[in-house]
Amino acid sequence: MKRAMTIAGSDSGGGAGIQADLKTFQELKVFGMSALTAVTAQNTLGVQAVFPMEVEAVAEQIQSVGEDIGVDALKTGMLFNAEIIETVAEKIKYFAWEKVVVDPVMIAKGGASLLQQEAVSALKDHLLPLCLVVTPNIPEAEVLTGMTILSHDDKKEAARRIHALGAKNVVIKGGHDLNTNESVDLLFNGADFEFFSVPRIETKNTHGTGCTFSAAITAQLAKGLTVYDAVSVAKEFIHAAIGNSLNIGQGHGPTNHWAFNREKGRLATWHG
Ligand SMILES: Nc1ncnc2c1ncn2[C@@H]1O[C@H](COP(=O)(O)OP(=O)(O)O)[C@@H](O)[C@H]1O
Ligand SMILES: Cc1ncc(COP(=O)(O)OP(=O)(O)O)c(N)n1
Repeated sequence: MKRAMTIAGSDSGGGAGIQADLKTFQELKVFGMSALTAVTAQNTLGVQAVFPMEVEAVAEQIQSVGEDIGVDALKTGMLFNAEIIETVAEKIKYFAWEKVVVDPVMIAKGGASLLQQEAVSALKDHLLPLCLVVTPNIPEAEVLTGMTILSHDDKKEAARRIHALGAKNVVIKGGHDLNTNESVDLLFNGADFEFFSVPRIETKNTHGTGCTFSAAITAQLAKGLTVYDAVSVAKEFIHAAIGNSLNIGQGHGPTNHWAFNREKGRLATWHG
């Protein structure tokens, strides 16, 4: 049994954050663990309140998991402030964890800030150099690089710049690119560019897409897949989850974490 940890915020509505991550880990048949960075009061309409954890609480959760159970791969999501980012980076170094996926969560769909503005430099300086994969959406890639992204060439240039910050692999997600019928994600490993392109699904129920996608990459890395293969499976997983999204709540409903296995008729194997 492979073990995956999410270091992220709680979404009371269950569509994003650690809830989405743990559902994804379970569906992809890895043992899921969590270190909570913040509690959000949140639903499909938006984020009503944010309560960050004390840094000691974040550090202790990671320590407890690391020194007993162990971690085959981990992801970070909402980290909220510079102190939490620095604490997480220290723990990753302490345990010498290498399969680290950073989802640089900044702003929720409804516009709420999930990362303080002054924490962006901590993310760039302390966390990106430690990660195997970073998964910014287009607005996050623009913040990380200071450039505007309109075209595929812009995505490539942004990926180069983020790679230069120390991230070994960069996935720029295309969910926010509304000018095309395709949803195109770009993977850059420092040498080659790969585009993952699927038809865009027309739905308002896309709450938690980024969390689910990065959790799926993490689960596949925990099982020993290459970065390219992990991203390929994650793209299939999120496509099925959006294509069968759940029309619950009055706003942006969640994606459907069961859909990938149901569509594939997959048998439950530890490695599948
Ligand atoms: N409407 C859509 N149709 C198909 N794929 C989508 C759609 N929206 C997002 N995705 C995919 O979901 C994943 C998360 O992307 P994105 O929504 O950009 O992230 P975030 O939730 O961090 O803003 C990416 O693989 C992206 O291509
Ligand atoms: C607690 C928490 N973490 C992360 C997010 C952002 O999730 P994301 O997958 O980017 O989805 P949207 O917010 O864009 O729907 C969140 N909302 N809450």
